[in-house]
Amino acid sequence: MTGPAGPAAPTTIPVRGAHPYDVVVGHHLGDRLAAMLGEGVERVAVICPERLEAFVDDLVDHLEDREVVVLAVPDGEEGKQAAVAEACWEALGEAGLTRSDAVVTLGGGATTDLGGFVAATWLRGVKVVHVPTTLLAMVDAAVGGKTGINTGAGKNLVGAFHEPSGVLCDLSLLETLPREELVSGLAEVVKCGFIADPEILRLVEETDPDALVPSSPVLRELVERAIAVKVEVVVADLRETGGSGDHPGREALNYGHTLGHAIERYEEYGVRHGEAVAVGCVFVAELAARAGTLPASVVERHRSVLGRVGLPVGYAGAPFDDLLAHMRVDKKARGSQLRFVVLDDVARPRVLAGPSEEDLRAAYEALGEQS
Ligand SMILES: NC(=O)c1ccc[n+]([C@@H]2O[C@H](COP(=O)([O-])OP(=O)(O)OC[C@H]3O[C@@H](n4cnc5c(N)ncnc54)[C@H](O)[C@@H]3O)[C@@H](O)[C@H]2O)c1
Ligand SMILES: O=C(O)C(=O)C[C@@H](O)[C@H](O)[C@H](O)COP(=O)(O)O
Ligand SMILES: [Zn+2]
Repeated sequence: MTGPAGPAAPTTIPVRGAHPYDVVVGHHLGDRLAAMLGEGVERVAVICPERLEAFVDDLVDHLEDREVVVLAVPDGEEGKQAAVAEACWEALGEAGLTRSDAVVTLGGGATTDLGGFVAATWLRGVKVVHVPTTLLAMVDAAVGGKTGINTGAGKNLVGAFHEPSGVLCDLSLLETLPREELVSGLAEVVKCGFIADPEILRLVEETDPDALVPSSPVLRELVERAIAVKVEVVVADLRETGGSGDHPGREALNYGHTLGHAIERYEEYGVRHGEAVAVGCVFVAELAARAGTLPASVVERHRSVLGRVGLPVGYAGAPFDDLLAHMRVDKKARGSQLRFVVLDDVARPRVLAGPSEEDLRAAYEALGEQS
């Protein structure tokens, strides 16, 4: 007789770019950390928010005889600040972290962004391995080498492309993640469904959202599919210099982010990234219906899929002019021209450059009608 099946064996998703690395998805993956760090690493700096320090001991056990220094950083967006990066640089100096040593980040996307940026800049770049602890960081932030911090003017305005040497997506770490944080991560998963993989949308539409828990095989399939979408895009266009033909290249991953980041900034980061991105996706769907060719049924599908998992699909919390000012610092903008990633259909992203202010306002007003 066989007992209930345990979690499936880990899945390795190779990222075959100029600096190849693996993203491993599974349960209880700590024993893979040492191999991911590779030979010659004597010192490891673990960058982690204070509130997640309970996870650190377990991780450190897997670092064997390496010298470990733990850098406790502020949680969430509080950590994505120049002053925090500077404090990390000072701590790395005190620890004597050399070019043959490594940084490990342990936390959500804010921590992998900050820690990745510190690793990118310390000694002009040292090895980093990400151990994401939120769904959002597993499917998105820890993969693909975008790192960064915020400035007074807006989100992620300072940063570097610095690919990790590996990413460990240990789904067991999600057991303690608050439900609303898991839901926030689903926004980036659904985004990947709209820009590239309709099977993601089908899975979300056919699964009871309450069944999307860390041990669920469907959640794991969603995680692996979203990572696969991201990996395919970043391997083709790591530095976001452009795609081929009509495809926007890496900018496609920015679907929903132009308004999303503006809302985060306006709300002084009191709204979760995934929640803002969900609203931003509905906004660009409305925009594409007005300024492009997106059928109304696909706009409605945005509301139904995102709403089904508990994400916001409406927003009227800011004057449009304030959001417009914040959107002007979006990295896709060129001079005074705003550029948005829109869809012509599911899995058919393209860039819409310079939509009229009338269309932008109408799309924003449509968000208020539904909230
Ligand atoms: N670099 C990229 O490609 C990329 C992609 C997507 C998002 N991001 C960035 O990621 C950030 C959002 O990431 P996030 O949603 O993970 O937010 P986050 O890092 O702020 O984490 C959310 C909250 O969850 C808590 N938490 C994390 N893991 C936990 C666990 N296992 N158990 C209990 N609590 C836990 C954190 O302490 C925090 O309070 C944003 O700054 C966004 O800009 C970057
Ligand atoms: O990896 C990318 O490229 C993305 O755009 C993924 C986004 O989900 C992510 O939020 C990213 O940090 C946004 O990048 P930014 O260049 O707009 O700051
Ligand atoms: Zn994002």
